Amino acid sequence: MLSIEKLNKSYGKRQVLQDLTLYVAPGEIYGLLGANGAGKTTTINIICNLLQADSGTVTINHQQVSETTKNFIGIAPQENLLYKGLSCEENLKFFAKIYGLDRVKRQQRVKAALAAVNLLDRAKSPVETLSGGMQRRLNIAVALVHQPKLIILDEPTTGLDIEARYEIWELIKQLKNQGMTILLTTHLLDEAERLCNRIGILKNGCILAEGCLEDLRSYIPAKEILIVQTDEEEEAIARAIACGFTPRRYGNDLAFWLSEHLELKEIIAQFDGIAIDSISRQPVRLEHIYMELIQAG
Ligand SMILES: Nc1ncnc2c1ncn2[C@@H]1O[C@H](COP(=O)(O)OP(=O)(O)OP(=O)(O)O)[C@@H](O)[C@H]1O
Repeated sequence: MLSIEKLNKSYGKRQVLQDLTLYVAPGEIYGLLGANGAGKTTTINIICNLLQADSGTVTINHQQVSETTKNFIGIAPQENLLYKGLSCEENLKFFAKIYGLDRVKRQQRVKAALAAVNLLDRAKSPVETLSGGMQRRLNIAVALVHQPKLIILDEPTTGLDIEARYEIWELIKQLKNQGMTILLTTHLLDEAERLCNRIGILKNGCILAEGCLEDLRSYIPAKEILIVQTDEEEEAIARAIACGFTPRRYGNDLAFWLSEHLELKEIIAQFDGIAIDSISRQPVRLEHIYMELIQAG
């Protein structure tokens, strides 16, 4: 559906995309992850034909990016694109008109887009009276109103409370189930883990690693992660290294990679004589893989 090959872009002397290559297959949710400044927005702007690349190709539905391919894409940007004084329906009608839909189509599509984001009952409500989560859903409806083939969701749940976040996650899953192709950017790794079929990790404008979660797990030679709380960290680390555990820090957490599954009593025995407050085990998660790649890459 979306194919990006060897994309390069510089702002002045600063190269922000370097031979960026990625493919998004029809019907999948592709998560584009990367730290602030990694080049996500620049990539999105090039896909949407708002910015010219220096070199490389972008095709959507087998067509080179152009004014025409804009109609294939629906974008829900980080900042909601809504007129606060207008109602939900009026906002959608406005955007439907920009996309050139005739009056009958506009009416049908506005209703369908409101239904898709579960806001039909708020059709006449001014945007300023909606909760943050509802506004974000309406922002996604704007992306859907012209029935695009690909939607781009740029940090769709940033700043929302957990309940509103669950609602957006549910909505994204429904869109995928209806066959929509989705490019999603997020800084929330659990969001990417829950929603994305494949994930690309971007650093300094190129993809460091790409694949489904299972593929990405191969970047860490650990079967599981141990989180250890102790006041005697140095001793714990020395003991862990001696028995083949690899130490890591995730924020304040002291962690160890276990390369094979061990019984809890075997793990506890390794720290015998050290005052341990707690030991917990976690599967290898996207957070661990991401940190490894970003720090090493
Ligand atoms: N118009 C511009 N002129 C000069 N530099 C720019 C311009 N737009 C972006 N940059 C720089 O390009 C780099 C990539 O920016 P971009 O906005 O694509 O990153 P991002 O991954 O979207 O970041 P974020 O997660 O913060 O949205 C950054 O260093 C940014 O400062």
